[in-house]
This record gives sequence, C-alpha cells and structure tokens, in this order.
Amino acid sequence: MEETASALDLSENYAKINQDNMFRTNAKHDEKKKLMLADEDNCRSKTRNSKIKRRSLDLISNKDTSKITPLCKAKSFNSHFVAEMFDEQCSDNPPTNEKRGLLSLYQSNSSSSLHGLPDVTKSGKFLLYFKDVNYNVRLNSSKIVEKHIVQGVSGSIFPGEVLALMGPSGGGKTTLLNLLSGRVKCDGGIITYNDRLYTKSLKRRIGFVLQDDTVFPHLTVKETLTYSALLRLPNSLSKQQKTERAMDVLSQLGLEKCQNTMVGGNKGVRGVSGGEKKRVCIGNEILLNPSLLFLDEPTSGLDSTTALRIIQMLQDIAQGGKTVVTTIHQPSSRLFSIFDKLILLSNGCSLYFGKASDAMRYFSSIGCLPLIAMNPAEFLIDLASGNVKDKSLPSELQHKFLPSDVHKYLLEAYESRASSTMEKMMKLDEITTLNYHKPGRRSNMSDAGECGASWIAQFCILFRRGLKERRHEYLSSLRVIQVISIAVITGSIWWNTNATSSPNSPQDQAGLLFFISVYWAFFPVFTAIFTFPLERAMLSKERSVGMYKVSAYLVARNASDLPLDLLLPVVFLTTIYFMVGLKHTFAAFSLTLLSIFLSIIAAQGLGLSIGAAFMDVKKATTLASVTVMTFMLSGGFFITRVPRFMRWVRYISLNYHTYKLLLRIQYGSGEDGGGMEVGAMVVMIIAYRLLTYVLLRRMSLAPT
Ligand SMILES: Nc1ncnc2c1ncn2[C@@H]1O[C@H](COP(=O)(O)OP(=O)(O)OP(=O)(O)O)[C@@H](O)[C@H]1O
Repeated sequence: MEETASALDLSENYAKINQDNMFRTNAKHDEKKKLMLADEDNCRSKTRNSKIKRRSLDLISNKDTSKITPLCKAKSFNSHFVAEMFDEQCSDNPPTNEKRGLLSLYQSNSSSSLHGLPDVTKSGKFLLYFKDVNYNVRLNSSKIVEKHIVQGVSGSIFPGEVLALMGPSGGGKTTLLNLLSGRVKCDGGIITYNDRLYTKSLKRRIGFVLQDDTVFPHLTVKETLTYSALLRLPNSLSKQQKTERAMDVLSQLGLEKCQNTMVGGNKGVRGVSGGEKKRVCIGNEILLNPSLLFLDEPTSGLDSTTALRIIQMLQDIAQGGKTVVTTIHQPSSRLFSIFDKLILLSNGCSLYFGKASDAMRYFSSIGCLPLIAMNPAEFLIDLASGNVKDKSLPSELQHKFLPSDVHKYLLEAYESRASSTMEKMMKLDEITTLNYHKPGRRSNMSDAGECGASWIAQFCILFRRGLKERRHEYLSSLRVIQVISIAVITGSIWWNTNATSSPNSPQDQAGLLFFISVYWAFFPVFTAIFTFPLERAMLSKERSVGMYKVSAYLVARNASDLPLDLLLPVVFLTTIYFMVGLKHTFAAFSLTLLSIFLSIIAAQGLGLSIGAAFMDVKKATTLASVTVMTFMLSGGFFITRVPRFMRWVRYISLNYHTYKLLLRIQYGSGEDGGGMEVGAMVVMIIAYRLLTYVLLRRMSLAPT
C-alpha cells in the first residue's frame, strides 16, 4: 500500500512537471519562448546538469519536489533520471518500484526538440535495447560454412547518451551498427526501439552517417543541405521554413564559412576539408531531427582536434534528447571521456558493456592493468586484440600469451559478470515492457514521421538539383567540341554529295544517313549507362531513408539530362546539313532533327535500363556494346536480306527505325508518313523507361 501511495505521489509530481511544460510550451509571447529556449540551452551545460541530477534524486526520495518547475529542468530530470536508472540496472542495488514507474512514465511522456527548434517530425525519444544479437554470413554457396560476425551482443542506450562501439579492426563494429540501425536484419536475438521491433515507419526517425558517406561533389555545402531539407522535411513546413532549417543546421555545425564551397571529393574536384565534409554528412542526417543517430567512424582520417570537435557536437546532439551510437577506432583520451557508454568488441563478441568511465575499473577488477601510462582507449583495444605488452595480467593468464587465450579469458570474465547484471536488467525491461504495452497506451512510434515532399515537389527539387549537379557538364566545352569536330569531319567527307550529282551519290548519302542514325544511338547509350552505376551509392542511401519516390527521381533525371542531350544534335545537324547537300527545306531539316531526338531519347532509355540492370560500369558497357552492334548490323544498311529467323532483331533495332525515317524524309513519296517507325520508337522510349523503373525499384538497398 505504502509503495503504491508513494508511486502515486511521484506520478502526481511528474504530472505537475508536465503541466508546467505544457503551460510553457503553449506560451504565446515570443519573448517568453525565446527565454524558454535560452533557458533550455543553458540547461544542457554539464555543470547545471549535475545540479539537476541531484534534484532529480531528491525527487526520487520525495524531497523538495515543489521547486522543480522549469521545462528544461524537467527534461534534464528525465534524462538524468533514466541514466541513474540504468546505472542501477547494472549495479547490485535493485531499482525501487517508484523508479520503475517513473521509467515507464518517462518512456510514454517524452518528446524532443533539437536545440530549441520545433520537433518537425514529432519524434519521441528512443530507448534502444538489444539482447543476444547475432549475425552470421555464409562463406560459400554450400550454405554450410558460416562465419559468426556478431555473437550474443547485448546492451541498451537511453536518450541523451552517446554509445561508442570500439574494438580492433574487423571486430564487428560496423556490422553491429548496421544491425542496431535496422539496415541489416539480425539472425538471432532481439533489438527494440522503445520496446517495439523495427518497422519501416522507423526509417524517418533514424539517421545513419556512413563511413565514406556520399554527397554530390558539385553541389555547394549550402545547396547540399538545402536540397536535402526540401526533399526530406515534411510537407507541413513551407519552403522557407525548410530552407531556414537547413541554414540553422549549417550554423549549428559551424559550416557558415564554407557554405558556398563545393563539397568536392571526386577525382579532380577540390572541395571542402575532410572534417567539413563529415559535418555536411552529419548535417544531412540531423536535418530531420532524428531520434536515433548512428555514425560509422565519424572521426576517421581527421586530426585529434577536429575529431574532438565532431564528438563534442555529437554529445550536444545527444543532450538535446537524441540517442547516439557511433563506432570509433582509436579515440584520444579526451575524446574517450566524452562517451557515456561503451561496447568493446572483439571477434564479434562483447568484452565490455557499461559506462565508458567504468571500463578501466572493470578491467582492473578482472586483473588487467596497464603497466605504463596509457590512453584508456589504446589499452582497451590492445586487450581486445590480445596484445598483452606493457600490461599486468591475472594469474590465469600467466603463461598464456596467445591472443586467443586473452580473448577467451576476457570473454569468460565478461560473461560471468554480465550474467548477473544483465539478468537484472532483462527482468526490469520485462516490467517496463509490460507497463508500456498496457491497452490504450499509444507508443510514440505509431505517429511515424510525416512524409517528405509531394511527388511534384520531389520532381521539381530533383530536377533543379540535377541541373545544378551537372552544370559543369553543360558548361564543359569538351562535349560540344567533340560533337562539332565530328560534324565538321563528316561534313567534309560527305561534302556536297547531292543525291543527283553522280551515280554513286544516292548510296553515299544513304551511308551518311545511316552514320547519323548510328552516331545518335551510340552516343546517348554510352552516356546513359554510367548514370546509375555512378550514382548508385547516393541513390541507395537516399532511397533507403525514403527520401523520394523512384518515379520522381527517374523522371527528374531524364528531364534534367534533356537540355544538353537535345542541344548537341542541333549543333551537329546545323553544322553538317548544308555541307553535305541534304534536302534544303525547312520541313526536311526539322523532321531530320525530330527523328534524331526520338533516337536519342530511345537510346538513352536503353542505356539507362542496361545501367540499372547491372549497376556496374564494366558489365553494363559489355552488354551495351553487344546490343548496339547487333542493332547496327541489323539496321538495314549493311544487309537488306536478313535470314528469316533473325529478322525480328530489326524491329527492336533503333538504327533500323531511325535510318528508315531519315531515308523517308530525304527521298520519301509522302504516302507513308513513317508512322510505323515513329510508333516503334515511342514504344521503345516508354518500354525502356518502364524497365528502368522496375529495375531501380528492385535494386538492393542493403549496405555493401
Ligand atoms: N558479408 C561478409 N562476408 C564475409 N565476411 C564479412 C562480411 N561482412 C563482414 N565480414 C567480416 O566480419 C568482420 C567484421 O566486419 P566489420 O566491418 O563489422 O568490422 P569493423 O569492426 O567495423 O572493422 P573496421 O574497423 O576495420 O571497419 C570482418 O572480419 C569482416 O571481414
């Protein structure tokens, strides 16, 4: 009875805090809001947090409850309370019923806002919990030999915390990160997000920054973040609000100085520095204010000061109520001290899970100590790699120096310690899970993030982004010079070959028309096959977070390619047309140009579908060359009497239809308007694009 009464008291106190929050959140005066936000920001500073922590503990013991009122304090109270809870879960003192009650209250009441900004996705805070996670890969097609990449890893992380996954190279950090973020399905164990399993609706709540994240090299920092904001932020925000959000993130990440610099990174494209690029990638993810942020090696390749700045930034993000999980290679001791929790991995097994600050104490408790002054991270990674040099070891390892012996000892020590503390933790989690799933209680997971831009908006943004990203191609004189050169050479070789000027002229002109049909099929096919293989990483990343619809991307991509693709044949035909003595009428010129346009658009479709089928430039080039050769040979110029069993190839040959159209324009009687050929080309234009759409939809989005 007493327990229930005190739990009720606590619930009332908590309700008071929430009422106060609501009052403050609904305050209409801007001034008041500003003050509140400033207050909230201040509250994130570590010094004040410690005071609040003390107050929250006072609250737990029913002391001084009346004084806790401001919003920020209530928030900090939440995160620190749960931190305390977690610590208790792992300690030997079982948590009180009151605390359990508060934990479940906390889970159902929490809401977040990033640095005082409105939480655009209405996302909640996320408790990530995982138990006995396993992941295996088959080493060959026999399906028998399996490699255990991750084995029985357990842990949990609360909002406001930064969890570091540390360990030697090949230890399984990236794989575990992929599993926790839902990018890869685990083969065993359980991973829950606020007590729910992963669902697609979670995608918009999760930000994932890859180790070698992809960004468009020719877009500036500002353009990158702005297009991302326009595409990903919900429809309920206006264009201006989205742009402002991008600018806020840009300044939050300290990228103002380089906002107009191209991101770069591709061969020959000089852009921002490595640290700035990493921040752009992080910015791309935090734009959406994700509740869970996963980062793979965010500091790799950076100097220790820049690395520290990035991890401090992650800490700031976490303190805004986010759950942050990051893999890290060899952090400096200053950087190591920032992490709240740590998982030390070796050969896919967990050798330690707990507070980062307790790691050294734990290893010394099992007899492992550094003999010389050492960075804790270096010591831990050495141990996880089985390197015992400069370390004092327990008697069990006295004469065993093999890495496998060290690994076995550390694993057994961890498992025996974990079995007692983790068991308690699991029991507590079962209780909170039961509370959480009481009938009528709505999970804050169910109001999944709102959709991003509409189809039309996606198309417009992707179209503009495509034009910007490829502006260097449009402005590049190389392609124009290439086309003009070929036009001049062709015009000179076929100089004035009027069809009636000599007995051989008709055949010469037919050769010219066939060459035109072949050139304007080859050129677009071999340009288009590169599109998807080169954009694969970007496409798969953007698709995996549901940034846009494939159809919007495909239509925008085609449309943004058109200006250049249609400009070049105009330059070509204008150059050669009057040099080679083709029919000197405006109608003939225009129809020839239109036929070439049709050929280009159909050939592009063919190239795009081949590229999408393989997503690999080498394979795509091989198939494309076989295809265009077949089309050329069956195009009607080299041979007119094709064997019956091969005749069908003609009807799918682009060259055959274009060549027939060009002949008809120059020498046609006008009875047959070429409707068949035009119809066949239109069918190809549509069919190849539909095929490309299907192939892109089926494209694997799994991390490579
Ligand atoms: N699909 C796969 N097939 C075979 N082995 C794999 C596969 N994926 C991962 N591995 C292996 O699993 C182990 C863990 O890989 P993972 O990339 O998770 O390690 P890591 O700790 O992130 O390494 P690093 O720090 O070098 O990035 C490695 O030995 C790797 O070779």
